[in-house]
Amino acid sequence: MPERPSVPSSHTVLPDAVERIQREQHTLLASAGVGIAFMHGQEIVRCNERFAEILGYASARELAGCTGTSLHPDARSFLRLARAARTRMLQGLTFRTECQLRRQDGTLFWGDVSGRLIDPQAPGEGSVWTLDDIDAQRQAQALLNTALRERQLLFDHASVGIIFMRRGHLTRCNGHFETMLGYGPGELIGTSARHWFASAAEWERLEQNIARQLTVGLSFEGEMMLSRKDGGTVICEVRCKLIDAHDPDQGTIWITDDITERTQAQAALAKVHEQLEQQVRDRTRELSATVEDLHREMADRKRDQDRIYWLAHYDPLTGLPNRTLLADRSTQAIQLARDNGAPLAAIFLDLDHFKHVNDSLGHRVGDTLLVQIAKRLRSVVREKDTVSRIGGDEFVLLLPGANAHGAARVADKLLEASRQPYQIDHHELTMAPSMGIALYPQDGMDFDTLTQSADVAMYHAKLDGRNTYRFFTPEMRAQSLRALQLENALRRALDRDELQLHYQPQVRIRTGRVHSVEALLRWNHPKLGPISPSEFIPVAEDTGQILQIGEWVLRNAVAQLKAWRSAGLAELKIAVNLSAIQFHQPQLPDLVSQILHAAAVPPDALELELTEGVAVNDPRTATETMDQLRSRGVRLSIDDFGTGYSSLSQLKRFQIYKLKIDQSFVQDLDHDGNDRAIVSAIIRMAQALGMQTTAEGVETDAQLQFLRDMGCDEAQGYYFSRPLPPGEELLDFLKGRA
Ligand SMILES: Nc1nc2c(ncn2[C@@H]2O[C@@H]3COP(=O)(O)O[C@H]4[C@@H](O)[C@H](n5cnc6c(=O)[nH]c(N)nc65)O[C@@H]4COP(=O)(O)O[C@H]3[C@H]2O)c(=O)[nH]1
Repeated sequence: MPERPSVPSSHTVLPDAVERIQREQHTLLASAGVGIAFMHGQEIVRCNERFAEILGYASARELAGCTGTSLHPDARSFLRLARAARTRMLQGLTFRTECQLRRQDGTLFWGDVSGRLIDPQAPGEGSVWTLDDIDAQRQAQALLNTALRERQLLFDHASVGIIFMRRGHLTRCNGHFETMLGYGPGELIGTSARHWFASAAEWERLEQNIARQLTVGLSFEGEMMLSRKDGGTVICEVRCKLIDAHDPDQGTIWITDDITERTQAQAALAKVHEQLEQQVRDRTRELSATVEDLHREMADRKRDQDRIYWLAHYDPLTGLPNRTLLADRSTQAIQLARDNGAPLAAIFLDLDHFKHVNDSLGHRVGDTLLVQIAKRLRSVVREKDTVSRIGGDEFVLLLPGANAHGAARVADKLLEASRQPYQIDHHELTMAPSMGIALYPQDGMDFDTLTQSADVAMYHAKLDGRNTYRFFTPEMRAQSLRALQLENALRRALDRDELQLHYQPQVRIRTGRVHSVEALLRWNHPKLGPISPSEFIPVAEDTGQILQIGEWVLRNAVAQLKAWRSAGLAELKIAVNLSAIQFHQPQLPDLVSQILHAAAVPPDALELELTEGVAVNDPRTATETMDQLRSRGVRLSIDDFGTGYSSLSQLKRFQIYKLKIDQSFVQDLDHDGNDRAIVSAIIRMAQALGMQTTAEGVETDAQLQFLRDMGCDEAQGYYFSRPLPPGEELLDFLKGRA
């Protein structure tokens, strides 16, 4: 409880009034929210409890008698305050200050101190002081000030523009924002946001957008284009927020960040990036184009190489392997056969009279025929066999694993297949092969020897009548050498005058008279001696020399006939053998006419002897040639009839004048009933068709007798005369039987 104040002794007052004043004073001191002290000089006379409480004393009584100095941090601060207070208080004014004071425990605090003299006229009466503890207030103020200072610093030095807006107008902004838009300090205050927007449309769009965000309590964030005072533009990243979410009237705060450079840098970066990407795309495109070109080039090169390889290894016409590839495959096959002890066969196949097709029907038909033949050959053999074309009409078949038996089977199949005619345009053609078979290792240990052996065997198949096959034998090689020898010798035979014609009379059986002679070629080589036409004519046919030789024969035979006719044998006729190759020469009819005309010999004095096979391959062309010859008056006969292939219809169609019965049927007439039957049948058939018959190789009287009995028209043979050179002996014979 506070002590009752004592009554000043110098005044005289009524006791009741004094008491009431004392009570009021007591109540005032006790209820005052501030500390109150009465001082006399520098000493506290009395104070209220609040005063003691503020200064950290247990009761007001403890402070009575304390000096003012003890309440201050030090004597100097007390004296300073006392001096300042005295001056003011002596003027009758209240001294008021805020100063630091010391509590009883020594701690300092801020106090709000006011002092006033009780009677300025009598300073000795003392003074009244009020004290309030404002320490917390001071600290709060200090914190507030710091915060305000910091905020101002932030505001002033922020690297972003800060704007306060209210009702669409700028109320405050920092220097950064002003600098950003190029305005001076304070210039923007009060301006509308529209003022610093680049376009009205932009502002309206954003204003609505911002308003929408803010009304739902969200902040707005976005980019906008602001307009500078100098007309330039600034791209800003803007964040906008209500200052008080509950009171929109408080306005908004905007934080604006100039991102022009960043945006431009980003745009530049994007552009560079795009350019880079474009370059990469272009480069990629170029690269892929280059890669494509490369691939194309590689493919072209590969195709070219394949083509070159193909051309080097295949026959362009038939697509069959050529000689080079055959050689490769043969070498491999031989190696394999050697390693495995397996058999291996090669067939050399040559088409009989293929040249005639080319000569008479043209190369296009010839080529088409070759293609079809190639296909047929391929269809006959197995997959692993090689069918190659090594020359115009020459094929070699390589048959790995085939022994003699297997090779013969293949050859038989090829012969069988060749019987089926080929249809090319309106031509129906048959093309027979002659084949030679050589076996590894006995007929050749390498490709060259093996194919040569097969070639030699093929040659023999041709000699043996064609359209057949032969196995190679060592003797054949010797004969081939002979053929080669003959071929070379034959080239010079005409020039060296080694050829000569002999003539054999053809005697009418019924009368014994000679109506015609057959010209037979003779070759007497100075070293090789006399060589049979049966041997050298096939060689001449193979090499094509027959054309030159044949023409020589025709000219000489016709010239000789002219000589005989002039010498008195006016009705004599002459028969000349014609090779099939000659017959297929388109110019043959003209050549014959020209020779006859040159010798002034009538055409019907000439008889051309053809073999049966001449019309087999190409009956149409043969018919045309025959028609032409006959229309010029020349007679045609079929030589060696019965050994080849003729059809009755052809004989009729060709209007053959004479059939010459082959001497092989005549030879054994005496003891071979079959031959007799054949010969009589030929004679009867010829008679039926209105053709003459001449029997060849008649050597005996019995043969002649049989032929006479059968009604044969003519006979030719040693029985009457050997073929003789055109000399005295022959002339005498002819004249004797004219
Ligand atoms: N054993 C025997 N033989 C007889 C008898 N009478 C004649 N000969 C022979 O029989 C052959 C008949 O001639 P070819 O059948 O036309 O057969 C001819 C003919 O196809 C061909 N040839 C002959 N000369 C020519 C020619 O100038 N051109 C053509 N393309 N071939 C000819 O050569 C073949 C053979 O002629 P050559 O050796 O002269 O043989 C001749 C002849 O000498 C006989 O009583 N007994």
